[in-house]
Parts: sequence; C-alpha cells; structure tokens
Amino acid sequence: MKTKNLLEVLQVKQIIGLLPEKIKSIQQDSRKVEEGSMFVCIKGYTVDGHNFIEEALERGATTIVVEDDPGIHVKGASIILVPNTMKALAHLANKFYNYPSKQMDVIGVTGTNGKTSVSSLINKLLEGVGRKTALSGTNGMTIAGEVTATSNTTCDILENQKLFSDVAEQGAEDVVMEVSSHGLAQGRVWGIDFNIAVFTNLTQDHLDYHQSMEQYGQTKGLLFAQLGNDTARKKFAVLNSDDPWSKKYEYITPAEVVTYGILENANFKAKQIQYLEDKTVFTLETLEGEFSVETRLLGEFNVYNVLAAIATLFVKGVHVSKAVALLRSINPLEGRMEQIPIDAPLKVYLDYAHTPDAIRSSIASVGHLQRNRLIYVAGTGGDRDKEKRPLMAQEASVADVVILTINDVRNEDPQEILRGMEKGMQHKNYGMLADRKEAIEHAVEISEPGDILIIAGKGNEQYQITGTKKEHHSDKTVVTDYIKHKYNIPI
Ligand SMILES: CC(=O)N[C@H]1[C@@H](OP(=O)(O)OP(=O)(O)OC[C@H]2O[C@@H](n3ccc(=O)[nH]c3=O)[C@H](O)[C@@H]2O)O[C@H](CO)[C@@H](O)[C@@H]1O[C@H](C)C(=O)N[C@@H](C)C(=O)N[C@H](CCC(=O)O)C(=O)O
Repeated sequence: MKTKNLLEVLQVKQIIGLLPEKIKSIQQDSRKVEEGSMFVCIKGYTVDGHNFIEEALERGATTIVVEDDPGIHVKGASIILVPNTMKALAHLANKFYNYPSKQMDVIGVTGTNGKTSVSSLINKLLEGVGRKTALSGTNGMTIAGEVTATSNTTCDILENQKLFSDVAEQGAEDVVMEVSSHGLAQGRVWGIDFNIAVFTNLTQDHLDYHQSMEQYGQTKGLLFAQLGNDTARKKFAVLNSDDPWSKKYEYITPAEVVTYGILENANFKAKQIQYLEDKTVFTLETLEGEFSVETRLLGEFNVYNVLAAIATLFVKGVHVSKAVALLRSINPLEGRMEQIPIDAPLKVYLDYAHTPDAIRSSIASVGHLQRNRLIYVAGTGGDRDKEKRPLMAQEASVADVVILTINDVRNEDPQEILRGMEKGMQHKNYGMLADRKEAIEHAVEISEPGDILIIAGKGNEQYQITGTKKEHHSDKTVVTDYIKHKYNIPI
C-alpha cells in the first residue's frame, strides 16, 4: 500500500526522515518484520516495543511508528512520532486491511463465564439459517471447519484485522467473537466495528489483572461503549437482566438494548424450566409470543446461554421459532458439562469451570440427578487471580468429596496454589494433588457405583502449562483411560 495513503489515517504525527513509497506489511512484533515492513512500537505489559527498533531495522523495516522519539535518524527508514502507538495501530491496520469488520456483521460476546459456549451457539444457529460465519475465540479463528490458531482468546489489533480480512475474503458474512476483559483493557479490539455486543455475566475472576470487581466490570463495559453512535448500521446490546452490571452497560451504550433472563423482567424470559437427565425444557416468553424450548444443553447456565443466543438471532432478524427449532439439533459443546460416554457405573462430566460462580453452576446443573455421592475435581491456574482460590474451594465444598488440583501451574509454587484453595474448604472430605493426572485418577479410584464425578478447570483444553512450556494434556483421555483400567474395559 502507498505509504502516503496509509498515513492519511493519522492526523497528529511528526515524520522524521524520508518516507518509503510503499509499505509491504505492518508488524508490531520485531521478530515478524520483513523487508519493507512498518514496525509499530507498542509499550507492553512485559517489554517495550521501542526496545526492538534496532532489530526491526536490521530485518528491513522502512518505517518505525513510535510514541517516544528514539532520537535516532536512520538512512533509508523514517520515524513517525504519534501520541499513542496502540491507537495509531488500530487506524493503520484498519486502513491497510481495508476496514474488514465493516464488510461483515461482527458479534462480540463478553462476560466472565459462557463466552465460548454462547459464541459457539450463536455461530451454530447462524450457520443453521444459512449464513456464512467465522468464529473467533479460545479455539482460534474458524471458518468452514478450518481453524487458524491464535495467540489469545481475543487477539491483538493487528492479528484481528488480518484475520478479519482473511475471513472477509473467504466470504464470511458474520464474525462471532469472544471478547476477553484483557483484550478490552489492552485495546486489542480497537478499530473493530461491532454490530452486536452480548453480555453473559460478571463474577469474580482475573483480579490479579483488574485489581477490583469495579474495574473488571468497567473494563467489560468498554465493549458496549464501543458499539458507538453509528445510525447507518443498526447496533444492539444483548444483556442479561439478572446480572446487575447490565443496568450499567445499558446506561453507557448508545445501542438498542434487548434483554434476556430467568428471574427479572426480560424481553426473552425462560419460565417453567425443567432440568431433565438428558435435556432441558422451558417456556420462552418473547416479544413474538411464547415458545416451547427443548435443548440437549444441560443446567441453568445453559438456559442463560440459550437465551443469549436466541436474543442475538432475533436482533439479526431470525424468527424465534426458527432459532428454537434449530436448537433441538445442537449438541453440548466439548468440555462444557460434557458427559463422558462410557459404560461404567458412574456418571462423569468434564467442565471448564475455573471461577467460583462457574463451579457453583456446574454443581447446580447436576442437582436434579439421582446419585450416590458427588466427587468434584477443582483446579485453578498459577500466576493468576489468587483471591478467587478459596472462593472456588468454598463453592466446591457443596460436593461430598473434593479433590483440589492445578490447571496450569505456570511459574508458581504448586503447593502455594493448593494452600490458597484449601483455605476455603468447608468440610474435611478433600484431598490435594498438584499433579492433575494423578488427581483425576485418584478421583476415579475412590469413586463408587452411583457416584457423579465432575472434573473441572480445563474442559477440552489439550495442554498444560508448566513454567512457559506447553505440554499435551487431555482430561478426557486421562479419565477415560483410568475408568477403563478400573473397570477392565478393553481399550
Ligand atoms: C498480560 C497480558 O495480557 N499480556 C498480553 C500482552 O503482552 P505484553 O503486553 O506482555 O506484550 P510484550 O511481550 O510486553 O510486548 C510488547 C510489544 O513488544 C513487541 N515485541 C516483544 C518482544 C520482541 O522480541 N519484539 C517485539 O517487538 C510485542 O510484539 C508487543 O507489540 O499483549 C500480547 C499481544 O496482544 C498478548 O499476547 C499478551 O497475552 C499474554 C500472552 C496472556 O497470556 N494473556 C492472558 C492473560 C489473556 O489475555 N487472556 C485472555 C483470556 C482471559 C479469559 O477470559 O480467560 C485472552 O484474551 O487471551
């Protein structure tokens, strides 16, 4: 792209040195810079991108965008001084990739729990009505079954614009996107033109990063503020009326608001809910009348997820009866209260719950099932929110037996993590095993016929992080293999 055209998007800038005629690529990571790149220096959480100017120049960068004048003048390269490089990058990347989010409908889903489930549900329902969709989140960017791995649940500005451009080229009409609070706090979604923002819920998590619930909640609110005042494109906020934060988001968003819930008044309200062994049934009260909903998704949290998805489809113009009909054929998501299909005398579920509220709701979702005991494997990660640890164990204490373990130890002392959780235990019937595989095997070992076993923390994640090393691990494989071993089921 012509440098002159690209730079038109920056009003406040000082150009030092001669501009190259064209920019071949934009990079914010010096290691990805190639001949003819523009390198944008971002002040990060760990390091300052300004420290890598030399490396970028060596690799062939011809333009360096900075917010601190490095005081160097390099032959053959220009320095562009701007007030804020992150904001500059949002404009530059958008222009470079031709404003891809404006070529599609973008649905952002935020909240503590349920982001992956709600995004996936919306995506499946949209596919069901014949839309060509892309899904972006914890599992990467997926279009037509093809997955591109991404560095984060919510990618950085540049990666987002590039991925959006790729899927737009492949004909995507909608992008459904998980938007994390880290992503919002770090401006990773700046420059994305969202049409719809969906809020699931806000409960305690990530306080290592956000310091307080107030700050965490406000950060989530950035997505609703970002919906903007664009009257040319209709914008909607889909809010959970049972969560008090929705009132604040309603206040800050200029978008039209549609609500869903179970307890409070809502545009999409679930009534007469029946939690059955293999399905959930309820009456859905809506602006278009009442509908009978039947879904294979189990538990109260899934009622909320279903309501959020149907309300989103409604604002996309899909009739409720159509969404309700499509819902019947949707299977539970892997690793989200997923029942392991195995011929053994106990029921085993895998769940992603790694917050106090998610643990509460995973236990509640088997509350109606006949059982002997409930054994709960609860895990939390190292180098993350320490305050939630005792609260997680407190919620898990509702189970008859609790095994405390670790999801990803990262750089923390494993015993310290376990002790943090242990403080919240409400009874003495628990064990602590730092090794996740051993913890799961132990849970199976002590289980008796008729028990329900919930293994929570990682869901269908296929790795464990120790230090900075990511190694293969699958809760599903570990639990299935050990049950087969215990009950002599041939592998
Ligand atoms: C704490 C945190 O969120 N860190 C994120 C942040 O990294 P950072 O600020 O430390 O970046 P940095 O390493 O200091 O680098 C600063 C700049 O220097 C550049 N650089 C760096 C090194 C080099 O050699 N050359 C170079 O140019 C980098 O490309 C970058 O532009 O910005 C990076 C780029 O956007 C993110 O990948 C990174 O996420 C880390 C890996 C992470 O683990 N984040 C987690 C907490 C996270 O974001 N999780 C949420 C999901 C949460 C949930 O809901 O469960 C997510 O969206 O993934």
